[in-house]
Amino acid sequence: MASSTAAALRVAFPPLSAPAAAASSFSSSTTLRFPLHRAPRPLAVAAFKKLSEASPLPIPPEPTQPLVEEDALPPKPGVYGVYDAAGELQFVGISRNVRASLEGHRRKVPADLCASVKVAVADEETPDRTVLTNAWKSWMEEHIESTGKAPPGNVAGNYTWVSAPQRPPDLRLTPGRHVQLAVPLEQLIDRLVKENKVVAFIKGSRSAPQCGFSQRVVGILEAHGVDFVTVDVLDEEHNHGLRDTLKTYSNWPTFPQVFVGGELVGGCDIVSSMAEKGELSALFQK
Ligand SMILES: N[C@@H](CCC(=O)N[C@@H](CS)C(=O)NCC(=O)O)C(=O)O
Ligand code: FES
Repeated sequence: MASSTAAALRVAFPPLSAPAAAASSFSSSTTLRFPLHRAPRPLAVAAFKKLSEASPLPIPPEPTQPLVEEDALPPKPGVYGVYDAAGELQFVGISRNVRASLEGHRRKVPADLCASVKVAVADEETPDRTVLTNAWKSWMEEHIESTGKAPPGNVAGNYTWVSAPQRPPDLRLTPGRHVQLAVPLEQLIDRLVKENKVVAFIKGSRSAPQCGFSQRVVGILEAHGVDFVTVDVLDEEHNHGLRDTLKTYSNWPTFPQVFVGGELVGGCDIVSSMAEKGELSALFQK
């Protein structure tokens, strides 16, 4: 920890679970940056105890054994950190009902990863999502500052504690090559990019891109939590001729191609550079 450079860790934002769906959804991931030579910037989390101030509560190993009483682990909104049997922090989560979320985790996660929990509940009955997210960031930063690493369950791509994202299927321009098109392909492209706010034309499918450039763009859009659809230009059965026609339509010779509000934004280089400059959020909020 002697370095004075800022360190960055890629972590996944935890789902803000509703009681019945504890740990069942997934949101975006973020990079937590923290200077190693000084304490993290204080966030607006005055209502929450710090991680180091909260006392660990034991979690009985059998899911059928009751959790500690509700006074200690209330069915309320808050932030929680789960420790394994060796006392290592494994996961920090936020929830509208921390008790229900804990019940969900102990049914899904091996008991030795779920040995004790620290909890801090909100003063308000229905805190804003930002209040809970800030509490989560504060606990994460406190832990990273003292150990130099994120809890393993919060590292992006680890689906022990949260479910993997459900990716929407790729859009298809036609039902198949056997169907005679009533309108030109350009018109189908035009309709598709105008009816869907953000469209990425990629090589391969969203869940399995066939090229590093397409994979990178999908990754960036997902990491920014963008609601977007994909179209596979290599799918000759459902998008026959798209690879050539789109180049003429957009006057852009390569893939991926990202459209926002019917306009071409660019390919991998442009999207990557906008992401690095922090320009993507404004673009997608338009
Ligand atoms: N610099 C480009 C990289 C993408 C690229 O070079 N794509 C090539 C190889 S995947 C391509 O689409 N070539 C035309 C084709 O395959 O039809 C960008 O920023 O998107
Ligand atoms: S398919 Fe080879 S670089 Fe994209």
